Formats: sequence, structure tokens, C-alpha cells
Amino acid sequence: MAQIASEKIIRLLSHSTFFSEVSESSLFHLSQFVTEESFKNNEVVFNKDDEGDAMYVIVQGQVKVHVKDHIYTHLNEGDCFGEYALIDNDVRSASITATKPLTLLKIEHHHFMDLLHKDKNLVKGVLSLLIKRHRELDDIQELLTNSNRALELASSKTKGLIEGAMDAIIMFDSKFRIVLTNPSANELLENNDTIQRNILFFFDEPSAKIIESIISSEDKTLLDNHLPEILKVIGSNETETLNEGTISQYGTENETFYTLILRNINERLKAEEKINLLTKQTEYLTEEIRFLTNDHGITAEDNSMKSVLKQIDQVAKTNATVLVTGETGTGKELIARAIHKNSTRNDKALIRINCGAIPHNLIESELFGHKKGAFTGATSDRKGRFLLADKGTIFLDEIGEMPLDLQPKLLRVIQEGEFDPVGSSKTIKVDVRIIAATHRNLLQHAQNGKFREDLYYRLNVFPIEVPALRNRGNDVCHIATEMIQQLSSKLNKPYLELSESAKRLLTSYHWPGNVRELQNLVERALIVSQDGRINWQSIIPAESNIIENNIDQAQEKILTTKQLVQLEKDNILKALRLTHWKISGKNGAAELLKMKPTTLASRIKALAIERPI
Ligand SMILES: Nc1ncnc2c1ncn2[C@@H]1O[C@H](COP(=O)(O)OP(=O)(O)OP(=O)(O)O)[C@@H](O)[C@H]1O
Repeated sequence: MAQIASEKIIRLLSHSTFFSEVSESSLFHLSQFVTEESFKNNEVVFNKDDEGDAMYVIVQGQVKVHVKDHIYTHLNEGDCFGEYALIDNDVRSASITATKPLTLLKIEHHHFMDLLHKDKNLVKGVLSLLIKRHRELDDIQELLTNSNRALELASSKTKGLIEGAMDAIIMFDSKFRIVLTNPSANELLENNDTIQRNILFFFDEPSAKIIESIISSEDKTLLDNHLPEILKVIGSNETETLNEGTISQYGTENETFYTLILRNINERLKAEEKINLLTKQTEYLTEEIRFLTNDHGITAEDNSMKSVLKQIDQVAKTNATVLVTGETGTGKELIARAIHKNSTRNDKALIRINCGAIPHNLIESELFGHKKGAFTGATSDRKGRFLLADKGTIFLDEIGEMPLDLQPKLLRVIQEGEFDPVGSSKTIKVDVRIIAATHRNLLQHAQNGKFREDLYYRLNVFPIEVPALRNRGNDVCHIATEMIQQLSSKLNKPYLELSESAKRLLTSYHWPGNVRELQNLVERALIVSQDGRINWQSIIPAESNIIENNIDQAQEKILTTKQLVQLEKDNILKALRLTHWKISGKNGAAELLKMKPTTLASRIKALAIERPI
């Protein structure tokens, strides 16, 4: 390093803020020992233990001084620095990086120390430099302390979150070894000591396969998303839980870790199942309430119907199976509901199923339920109506339409109170009261091979036969009156009383559709009524047509004697109703029937025809 002229050095040093207060003579003294150093490469490293500690003045350029990883300070031309100023006991090394080619004045340490003895001002300068550097160091220290504190806080917050999470959090490595669990996970796995154990061990086979396939898959979109399948965890005590989950991946280039977050959905699934059940029951109950608010809704003035009500009363409180028969629309369902309402099961559901209205291939699952996957389209487990009716009553409407191949299963549930859902071998026990109904002659149906006889006898424990409306005397007028009352307010029509001629028409009509037909006719009559008048004649088919139709129908087939007698009885009854039970004289029934009154009187007696009270 070439010695440079003292004058030049004195000039340069006096430019330095550090030496600005140093006397000329001191500078001169120092200049004797100063060398100039130029650095073309940008870095100079100082080690505290290096020999020849020195003091530097930046003549040209600008440097960044690094202590360890931190930029310690920026120094500009004229600034002065040295190891004793930069490096204290804690800092072993420092380096400077020049932003452009650098020229330094190097002052050997011992020469500088000489100067320190001579010039008090220089001592002052060194001290202020040291103080400045230490302040900067303190700032870094504080920053470090603060960041450590922030880090500690953040990590304790994260720890708190993981520990306190209700979800189970399990971290594992690429070999499926558990590396971390939170308390919820320990609870789920029923094990506090799972570290290093294989996570797949805690799942059933399908779930373990799902986890494996996600980890090994190239498709990383499966990570960080809700898993499409539900995972079944099997705890150390064999407790099974169903869980929703997500898997995420983290780690370095060399080592990958996974976090599995599991949420136990057992309770939620149970609640959902309960909601489904309750929704279904509510539907049925709402329908039932409609009937119940109108008591049982059965209008029965005629003796034939009064005896039906008596039967309902007798059987309701028992658990006996009831078979309700009668023509369509006679009120069989109404009777089934009345039985349930008066039974001890009336706080539970009455579940109805129309065996004739459900397609053959669905009726089994409808009645007995099915397991998920039992057949195409069975995407989830389904409860059947027998299970819904547990502790309550099931009403099997149109039982005559029940497919023959299903009848043994029905027989089993009636006899033993148990059945297997479709696709399941798990037998379910139920306590269900059975009421069946049909418009068919079920015994004859059985004799024709369309219904199992054993099932018929099982159902026919307590038979109730509902009479046809045409055989219920004046009930048709009572029912019509009630219907007019209910419907006129619903249709916003004035209430219309039945005239005598309307009553005559109603009682003389054959009513093949029974009460349902009456309901429809009354509704139609009210809709077309004008100025508070109903033209019943235009609504009810003419009696003469009916008689003719009856005769036509009668001629088409050969009737048994019993049927002939019934036909004669019905015919006389109609004539009597039409004439208000006037037998002889003008407009009497005998005249209508073209019979002698005495003959008519003896036929009435012979056929045991009684005038309703
Ligand atoms: N005695 C009655 N009094 C008042 N309304 C009645 C009476 N009987 C039946 N009804 C009404 O007639 C309609 C038909 O009754 P329901 O459905 O019970 O007959 P059903 O015999 O079960 O018919 P189906 O054989 O077609 O199933 C219902 O609206 C019912 O409320």
C-alpha cells in the first residue's frame, strides 16, 4: 500500500465529520501513519481477532456495514469506522459491502491510539461514534426482542387454537406416522398416545383407502377441500364415528407433512334422520288433524251406520287387526281413522298407504324401507312406513291389491311384528296396529288365488262392513246438508237448505260412488247454484235412467236368487223413499211400482223392509 502525501491526507481527514474537530497538528501527526486502500471488489470482512485492527475513513464511495445478517449501518464519504467501533464482545465479525468502487484511508490501530492520547477532541469523536453505533445496535436488539415476542405470541395463539379446537386435528408425515394430535383428536381416537402410530390404523378400510389415495394422488386439488366421502374412525375402544374431513399439505422440499382435520358428524346425522322422521310424521299428523278436528267426521243417523259406530267403539281400545270392507267411497278410511283416534295409540301416528296406488316395484321399500344401494336409485337408507308407524297404527288401504309375492312378508310382520328392510338382513321389530280396507270380497279374491288365504284370516280378525250410501236411508240427506254447510262458506255461497223434492231426488239415486260421489255432486251443485237456488235435477242423474241402467246391467249377467231378492228390496226401498213411504193411493209406492198395494205390503214384510225412525 503506497504511502501518500501527508497534506492530501490531512485534507481528506479534515473533511471527515469524525476528524473535523481534531487539530491540524494532530492530523498532521496522524497523516504520517495513514495508507490509502482501494477496493474494487465490493466486500471487506473484518474479524475481531484479526491482527492489525485499524480505523478507516471513507474517501470515496458508500458502504453498507453488515453485522451478522443485519444491515447495521449505511456510511457515506467522510464517515469513519473501525472494528472497535463496530464490533463489541457479542459480535464476532462484520462485513462491508460497497455500492461502488471504494477508497478508504486506513489508519493503523496503534497510530490512532497515539493520536487519542494527544487530542482530546478525537476522544470525544470516538466516544460519540461508539454511542451512535451502540444505539443502532440497541435498536436492532429491541427489534429482535420484539419479533421474538411477537413470534412467541403468535405461536402460543396457534397452540391455543389447535389445543382448543373442537375439531380433531391430526398431523402426520408422508409415511402416515402421526406427529401431532390435539385433545379433540385424542378423544376421537380414544387414545392419548398415538405419536408415531400409523394414522390409517384408526379408520375402516374404505376410509383408509380414501386417505391413501388423496396423499398419493397427483391431483392436488383434493387437498384443502372438503373430502367428498365421509370417513369412519374406529377408536381404540372400537367406537365408530362418522366424520367430515379436510386434508392439507405442508413442509419443506425434503419432508412433507399432512394435516387431517376431522369433524364428528354422528350427532348431526342422527339429528338429520330425526328431522326426516319428524317431517314425515308431521305430514301424516297434519292430515290426521284435519280429520280429528271434525271429530271422526262420520255422519250416522241410519241404524246400519250406527251399528258401524258401535263396532268402532268396541274394537278401538283393543289391538285387534281390523278389516274394513265396503264399496268405494263409503268411508272406509274415515272408519280406520276413527278407530285409531279412539285407541290408546292416538298419541302416535296413523300411517296410511294405498297398496293399489304404488307401483309394484316400489311397494316393498315403501312398506319396509331399504338400505342404501339395495337397488338402483337407493342412494340412501330409507325408513319404511311400518317403522314410521311403530307404536302407532298402519292403515293398509286397498289391501286386495297387495302383490302376492309380498304377502308372506306382510304376514310375518302381522304375526311376529318383525321384518327385514329391502337389501338388509338386520331384522327390525315393530309394534304396529293394523287396519286394512278393501272394496273387494277378499275371501273370494283369495279363493280365486289372488290373495293368500292365511293372510285373509289374519286380517279378518274384526271385520267391519260399511253399508253402501243407498242403503243408509235418510243419511244421504243428513250428509248432504252438512256438506252444504261446510262448502257454502268455503265457496263463498249462501247457505241453501235442501228442499223436499231435492231430498226425494237424493234418496232415490243409486249412489254408485257413495259418499265421495255425493261430495262431488254437492260441490258441483253449489258452484252452479244461482240466486240461492240449486237445480238438483240437472245435477243428479234421472232415477228412470238409473232403473233402466240397473235393468240393463241386470240383464247382462245372470243373477243369483239372493241378488234378485236384494235387487227387489233395493227397488222397493227406492220407491218408498221417493213417495215418502206412502204405500197406496195416488203417488204412492204401489202405483209407482205398478203393484197392488196389498202385494207391496206383503213384499215389504217378507223382505223385512223397515221405515227408518
Ligand atoms: N259418513 C260420512 N259422513 C261424512 N263424510 C263421509 C262419510 N263417509 C265418507 N265421507 C267422506 O267421503 C269421502 C270418501 O271417504 P273415504 O275415503 O273414507 O272412503 P273409502 O271407502 O275409503 O274410499 P275408497 O274405497 O275409494 O278408498 C271422504 O271425503 C270422507 O270424508
